[in-house]
Amino acid sequence: MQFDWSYAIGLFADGGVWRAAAATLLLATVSWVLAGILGLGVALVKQSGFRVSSRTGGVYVWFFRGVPLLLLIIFIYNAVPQAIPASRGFLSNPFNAGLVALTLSGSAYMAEVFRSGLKAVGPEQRDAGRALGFGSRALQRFVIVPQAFRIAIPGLGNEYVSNLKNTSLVSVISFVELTLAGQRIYSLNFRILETLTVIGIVYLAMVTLFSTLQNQLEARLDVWRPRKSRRARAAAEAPVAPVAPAAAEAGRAGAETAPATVPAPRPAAPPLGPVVLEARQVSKNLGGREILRKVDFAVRRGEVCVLIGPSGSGKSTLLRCLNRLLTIDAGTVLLDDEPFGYRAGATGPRPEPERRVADQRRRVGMVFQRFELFPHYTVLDNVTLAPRHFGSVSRAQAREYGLRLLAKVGMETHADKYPHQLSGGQQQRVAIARTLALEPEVILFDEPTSALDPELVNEVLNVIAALAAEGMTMIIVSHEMGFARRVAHRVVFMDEGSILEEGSPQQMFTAPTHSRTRQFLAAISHGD
Ligand SMILES: Nc1ncnc2c1ncn2[C@@H]1O[C@H](COP(=O)(O)OP(=O)(O)OP(=O)(O)O)[C@@H](O)[C@H]1O
Repeated sequence: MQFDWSYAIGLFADGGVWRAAAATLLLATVSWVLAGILGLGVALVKQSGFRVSSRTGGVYVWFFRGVPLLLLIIFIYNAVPQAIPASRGFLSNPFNAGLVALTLSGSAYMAEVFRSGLKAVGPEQRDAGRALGFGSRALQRFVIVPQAFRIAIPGLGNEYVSNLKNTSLVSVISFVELTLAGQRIYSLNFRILETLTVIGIVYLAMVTLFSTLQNQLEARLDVWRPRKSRRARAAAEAPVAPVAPAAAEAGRAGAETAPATVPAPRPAAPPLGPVVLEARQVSKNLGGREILRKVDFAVRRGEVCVLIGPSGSGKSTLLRCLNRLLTIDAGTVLLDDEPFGYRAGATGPRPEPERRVADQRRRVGMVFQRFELFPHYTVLDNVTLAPRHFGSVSRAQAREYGLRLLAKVGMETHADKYPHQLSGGQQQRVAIARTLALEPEVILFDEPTSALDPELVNEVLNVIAALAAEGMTMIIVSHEMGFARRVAHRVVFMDEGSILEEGSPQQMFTAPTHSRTRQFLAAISHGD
């Protein structure tokens, strides 16, 4: 049997083939987009943490993945209109019935693709977003979903290609898509080989077109891809408004040459204001253990308080309870004398809804050990994300504001880079600028230098010391005793979930009263 080339080439000019190809493309694309939106919703519902929602999402995925697509198409076209007469007008059209079936079936698969993306975004990123005062919707929109989407793109692309091919099943209800169009042509002339070859080539052309678009999207969203940054150069050349000199100098010193010692900016007799943030009798259990035991702790406006203590003593847990990233089991947390994230209940403190807590949390900034910048945003966007979301500032105003804050930490020339293009010390300085953008009343630092190489530590400590000199209220968990000695107004020693001793750096480092403090300080200095 000879392949009839002239017939095959002529078939490419057949309007019926292209009409069927257009119908196939339309059905595949619209159902894929709808399935993507629905799938994302189902994935978020499944991830929500609420048992009823997660179960409902789970049942949805189980059902629509389990039912064969062919069966679903026939059911929706033939059975549903009988059961629900109101749907007859819509579902009697094979395109509509196919669209519904492909959307439902595809959404179950896409939900799982999205869910793998959502799971890949670590809890630390969620905490960083929550610490900026984002409620759950903003957190999903700005932090989680954009990252999950990037991870999910290859899987979503696969789904599109499957969907395109699955449209052939809709021919069972007489929808004239590409495969059925081919069948109708060769049933008249028996040129099966040539017809199917042409139909196959058209399918491949559609898949190639889609793959090209997918690759372009992936490249566009890939922040790790090396690229020339025109905006970076523009940012470097843009004039930056003057900033508080001490912090700017400290940042710059850190940026260019990390000095061997940290400046001593603390005034001799600090004018401390009223209590800003306070924990009263706070207890917290984790993993069945009591991590915090009736802790009483308060920081005054303008005060720099350094928390020290052995590993596992509960310092980070206390910080996280103070800004309600962790809920407490007993006691109270007060912000400006107001309950922070709780109201009194008969059986103990009752957590406020996340939306209300988010508003309060913006007044308490937090800097994390591992920086937790958002990898899909530039340095400047990391800093301006919260002010742009919460304030009514224009893009230009936010940029100006962000550049000023970056100048404060010596990072304005890196404004248009992505976090992965910076050293650890630089990332931490950006994280500090991001926190400052909230104009918080107090900043919590959770071991801000312990993830850094030793030569990068001072550039971060310089920035924190400069903020201390400006009167910023700070609680700092740190193992940097030299820094604590120079910058802290008060040093607090924690052990086994309790505060054992606190006092001025002079008293704590030269004449600690508690034997456990002496032991700890001796062990630390031996370590040095
Ligand atoms: N989610 C959790 N589940 C169970 N235990 C936890 C959890 N988070 C922390 N812990 C435990 O709580 C204790 C206190 O941890 P925390 O991180 O507050 O200590 P830390 O004083 O900050 O220590 P380090 O200086 O090493 O960071 C540790 O024993 C830790 O293993």
